[in-house]
Amino acid sequence: MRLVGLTGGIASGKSTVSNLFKNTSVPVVDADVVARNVVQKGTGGWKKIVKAFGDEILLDNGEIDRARFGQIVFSDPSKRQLLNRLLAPHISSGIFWEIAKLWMKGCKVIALDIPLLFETKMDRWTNPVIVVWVNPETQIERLMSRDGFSEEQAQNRINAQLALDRKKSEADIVIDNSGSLDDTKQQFQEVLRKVSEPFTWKERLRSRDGLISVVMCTTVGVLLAQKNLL
Ligand SMILES: CC(C)(COP(=O)(O)OP(=O)(O)OC[C@H]1O[C@@H](n2cnc3c(N)ncnc32)[C@H](O)[C@@H]1O)[C@@H](O)C(=O)NCCC(=O)NCCS
Ligand SMILES: Nc1ncnc2c1ncn2[C@@H]1O[C@H](COP(=O)(O)OP(=O)(O)OP(=O)(O)O)[C@@H](O)[C@H]1O
Repeated sequence: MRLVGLTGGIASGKSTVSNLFKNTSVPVVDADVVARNVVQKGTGGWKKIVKAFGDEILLDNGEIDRARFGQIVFSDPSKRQLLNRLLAPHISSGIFWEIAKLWMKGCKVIALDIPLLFETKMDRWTNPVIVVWVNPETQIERLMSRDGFSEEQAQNRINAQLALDRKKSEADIVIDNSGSLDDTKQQFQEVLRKVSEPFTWKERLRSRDGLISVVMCTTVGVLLAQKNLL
């Protein structure tokens, strides 16, 4: 099994690239979706957050008021770090289960769309790592226009992550998404080529079929050895 890391900065275009995988055989695990699921009303993550931040961050129906809560945590680094600490185990086990389900189905290449891939050091489990990069002016423009943020709100969210240029320097593949969607689609072809390269032995062993083969070969080997010994 090959785990492909897909990351970048906020509004750099991870979901846009992730959507391009939909026309291929590579499924995508989206950490933002996992992060939303683990804070749904009544879950363990939700209880921890309400205990730490109080019920003033809740809507009338008991769900988290994401806009209000986002405003709080992205304008105060200590609160954001507290949130990260509380949710990290829930998000990583959620991602693990999504991978496990795909592994059991026999998927051999899985893309992990994780905004904080480097910050959480999950990049050590992924190869190659794709960084969706965008120039700073375009990033802030797209973020403000998509989410209706002021420049200050957008900058706070950008500052909450490792600098995008630093992520770019750690990448195996960089997609520059500062241009048109067609430009990005063209660069995506290189991603498809790279993720379809032949598997290493380690990757073969990590796949469901590889593991089944190892178990079967070992069983046959043990049975033959026993037969010879009798
Ligand atoms: C604070 C919350 C409620 C705000 O919700 P909102 O709907 O406004 O944003 P959403 O979840 O869609 O995230 C949008 C983007 O913000 C960035 N982001 C989200 N959480 C964080 C964080 N803790 N630190 C830095 N950037 C973050 C990511 O690039 C993400 O793609 C939400 O972002 C949250 O629960 N964050 C903590 C979970 C987390 O770490 N998610 C990232 C998954 S690796
Ligand atoms: N090449 C492009 N040309 C024009 N607009 C784009 C392009 N790529 C992305 N966008 C727009 O920029 C915004 C951010 O893109 P997208 O949602 O894919 O980013 P993201 O990295 O997934 O964001 P987040 O970190 O919040 O999850 C969206 O409104 C999207 O439609």
